[in-house]
Amino acid sequence: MTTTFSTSDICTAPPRLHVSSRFVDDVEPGPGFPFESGLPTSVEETLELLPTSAFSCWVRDTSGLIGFGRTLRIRARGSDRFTELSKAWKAITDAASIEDEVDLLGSGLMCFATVAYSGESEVDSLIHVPEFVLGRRGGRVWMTSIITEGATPVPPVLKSEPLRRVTSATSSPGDLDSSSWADLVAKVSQMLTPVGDSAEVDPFTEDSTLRKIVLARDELVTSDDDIDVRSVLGELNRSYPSCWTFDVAGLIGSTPELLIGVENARVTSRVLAGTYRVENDPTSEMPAARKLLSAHKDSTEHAFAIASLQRSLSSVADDVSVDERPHLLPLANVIHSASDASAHLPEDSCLNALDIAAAVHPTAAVGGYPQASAVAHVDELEPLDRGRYSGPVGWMDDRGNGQFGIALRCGQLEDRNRIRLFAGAGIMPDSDPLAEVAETEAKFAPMRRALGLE
Ligand SMILES: C=C(O[C@@H]1C=C(C(=O)O)C=C[C@H]1O)C(=O)O
Repeated sequence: MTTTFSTSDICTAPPRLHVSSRFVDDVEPGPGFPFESGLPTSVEETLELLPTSAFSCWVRDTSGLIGFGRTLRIRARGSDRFTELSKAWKAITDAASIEDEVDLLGSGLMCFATVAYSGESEVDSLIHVPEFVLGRRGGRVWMTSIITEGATPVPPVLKSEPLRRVTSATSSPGDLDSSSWADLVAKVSQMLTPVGDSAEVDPFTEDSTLRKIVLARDELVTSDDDIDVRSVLGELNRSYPSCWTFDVAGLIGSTPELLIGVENARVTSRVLAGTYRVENDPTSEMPAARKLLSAHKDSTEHAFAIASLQRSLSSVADDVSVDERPHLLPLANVIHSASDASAHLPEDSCLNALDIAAAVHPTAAVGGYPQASAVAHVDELEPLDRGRYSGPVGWMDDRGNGQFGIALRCGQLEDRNRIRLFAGAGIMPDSDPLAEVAETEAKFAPMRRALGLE
């Protein structure tokens, strides 16, 4: 049974969770061995072991965390959604008893979380605590069980069921069709003030002149049969191994952008802004991408994204450093301009990964620049509720560690056979509306392909 709590329910009477993590890759098949037909050796084999719904996932290449069953769910809305969820999680972790023989990133008590982009959203932000977690990192495989005090643990025996590819999907426009969205892009680009060719972007300036706004659009995909989410995740993981493939509360996708990673007080982040659309093959198109992304529009857009992260990360962490020059990140559908950043949490910091995500969200990659003025305009100008698209999605543990991606290249399951896809683009004063439409089409492609549409 799934129980969804408000954050105040949790803070008033935190449930006592019993947590146990143990390796399962050195256990002989027999009583207590969780797999009916041997240890899974790939992400696809692991996905085949899952029930067709009610699971969560955060996987990159061959490492990651897959949760199934539900011990509890916590929801929050509004501008305090981050603080409330974080407080509730701290109450849970304080009350928990944990046995962790694994001691790897993601073992022990953990939760998945997905947070709405805007405080105005009518969509819940959620923490999801699974009953079981299968983890794989550094070639080791473990299982965690998380149960409420008094509940009887029922060790699972997982049976393999082949993934069912989606074959009958069709798509239709969401809140705005592509030509109305192009009109909106044209209107927004007129509202923006360009920076000069040689102007430096100062992260700490108080200048509130509006420079960049990110606009999103949606698309509805419906299938005759239920969507086998496991198959969608398998396709995404295979085609985008360098991205973080996720499913949290039906928000499914594969993001190239790590908002924040925290591991033992070290903070990392990957900032993307500037997009080249791949026509055929990313490798042979790298020179063309380099040329486009080093031109004024995209390089300024990238500078805004870095400045916004530097400013917000400096408010919670020390020694913030960012790559001196962006590098190209080639993916099957697009090539991005990317910069990696790192920082350290001060020794007396009691902030967890969700708190750090809250401090940096929304970056200029999904809101605009400067942050405050851009965000107010996004809420006002976009006809759609972004829900959890472009918000932080990921996981965290009881020690403050965790990883939150920006929920991009994704869709929200609205029913067993219906999913709403989202894609956005950074609008600059010199944006060409049709080129921005084409960019969003390229950003829809990973989900469309995984749903059998392209
Ligand atoms: C908003 C999205 O992507 C963001 C916008 C980018 C851009 O405008 O160049 C690039 C990567 C992301 O930071 C999206 O994928 O929906």
